[in-house]
Amino acid sequence: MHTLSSKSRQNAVEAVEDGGSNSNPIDTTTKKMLKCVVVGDGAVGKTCLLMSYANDAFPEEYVPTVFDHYAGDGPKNSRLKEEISTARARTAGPTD
Ligand SMILES: Nc1nc2c(ncn2[C@@H]2O[C@H](COP(=O)(O)OP(=O)(O)OP(=O)(O)O)[C@@H](O)[C@H]2O)c(=O)[nH]1
Repeated sequence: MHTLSSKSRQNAVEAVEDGGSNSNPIDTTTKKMLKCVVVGDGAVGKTCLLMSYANDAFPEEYVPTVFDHYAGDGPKNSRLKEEISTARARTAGPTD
């Protein structure tokens, strides 16, 4: 269940009280950590998917992964109201 911080609640209350003219009722200063584990067969593109997402870069060379950990702020054009920090972990595929 999503819960609001006290600052978010205060902003939401102020937005209601002033008739909704407050254009930013949700606290955008709070970062949340979202952890994702990507699972799939070897060489299907898991690393490339995460590298593209985290670094805006696409690795052409295939290097079988033992373990990787990527962190980033997510897509720049995210439509989420709150900033979300993401950390993604991968473990070895069947080739290891
Ligand atoms: N054409 C094309 N090639 C891709 C795509 N995604 C990945 N590849 C290529 O596929 C190969 C394997 O990609 P990886 O992302 O390393 O695969 P992986 O699933 O992480 O593989 P493991 O580390 O073995 O688990 C690389 O040579 C990539 O360049 C894609 O969307 N299109």
